Amino acid sequence: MESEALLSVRELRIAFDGVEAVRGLSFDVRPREVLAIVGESGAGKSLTARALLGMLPRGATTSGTISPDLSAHRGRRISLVPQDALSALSPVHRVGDQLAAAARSVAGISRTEARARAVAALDRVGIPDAARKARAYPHEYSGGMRQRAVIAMATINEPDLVVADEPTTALDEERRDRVLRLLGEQREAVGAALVLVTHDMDAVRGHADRVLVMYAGRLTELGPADEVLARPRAPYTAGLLASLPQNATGRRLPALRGTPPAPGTLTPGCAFAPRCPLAADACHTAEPEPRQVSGRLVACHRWEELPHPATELFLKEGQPA
Ligand SMILES: Nc1ncnc2c1ncn2[C@@H]1O[C@H](COP(=O)(O)OP(=O)(O)OP(=O)(O)O)[C@@H](O)[C@H]1O
Repeated sequence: MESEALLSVRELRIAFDGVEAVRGLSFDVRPREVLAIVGESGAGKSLTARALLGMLPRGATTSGTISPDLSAHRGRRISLVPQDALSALSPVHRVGDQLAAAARSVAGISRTEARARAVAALDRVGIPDAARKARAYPHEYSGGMRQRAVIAMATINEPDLVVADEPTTALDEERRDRVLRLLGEQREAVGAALVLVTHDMDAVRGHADRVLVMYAGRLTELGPADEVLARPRAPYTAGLLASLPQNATGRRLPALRGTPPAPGTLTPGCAFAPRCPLAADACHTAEPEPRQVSGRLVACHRWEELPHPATELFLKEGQPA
């Protein structure tokens, strides 16, 4: 795997009551890259992201390694942009004070200096009249401005890594792209890497350097985003891409039939096999390990059989709209 990593995750396992939701996941985050983690609901994306932050839910047991452990420096070297911008801000404190507190918590700086940094951070994310808006409360901000303030807070201490957990869920396409652009710009401005958790393949397009596709707690495919999107090598990735609206051919979408297995209900073999149009006998007996395939990692016994484009494979069983 990659040598110059900002952070390396090896054989990460996360379980609740002995049932594994993340099942032996290994990947690197490179300095300054945008790594998107995609997959359907329940794939283990959020748990993986939260493990990086040391913010797993109570009851989770883990094994494997994450090194270095940036979670020991949360707020300084690693920070979170959560799904819900409102919940990230305290309703009873002025936005500028919250940002200043975040700055002061890691740097030995005066209140005045922290306040100046807060205003600068709000200005940097494009909040107009930042000095005045810093004195306002979150409820006086629009939804879009709150989102900007949260991104300002996550980047104020110039962390090495920003983790954004579904930051654009429930946003329309235009707002989603605006938020992703802003996140990308801010990451660039402070020199951080970004781990972007999303179930939305469209969010990966144009916004990520590499993409990690997860299914049932495992790596399915990991590689350069433009290459993976242009030519997926794992049937699951192809299925996710076939589900995109621009691939609609008048037939009903989504293209992937069925739902992912819940943790603890896995049958032997590849977890995707029951939904996979390419599944063969081997797929029902042994779980595929990630292997190097043309500059990326692919965990599929049948990757060589995947046609290109693979869209038809998933759409052919689709019903007329
Ligand atoms: N607090 C918890 N207690 C028990 N099981 C949990 C808990 N959190 C997550 N899980 C299990 O882990 C699985 C993966 O959760 P995770 O939140 O990482 O999924 P995800 O890929 O981020 O999906 P989503 O997009 O729905 O958030 C869940 O489907 C659930 O079975």
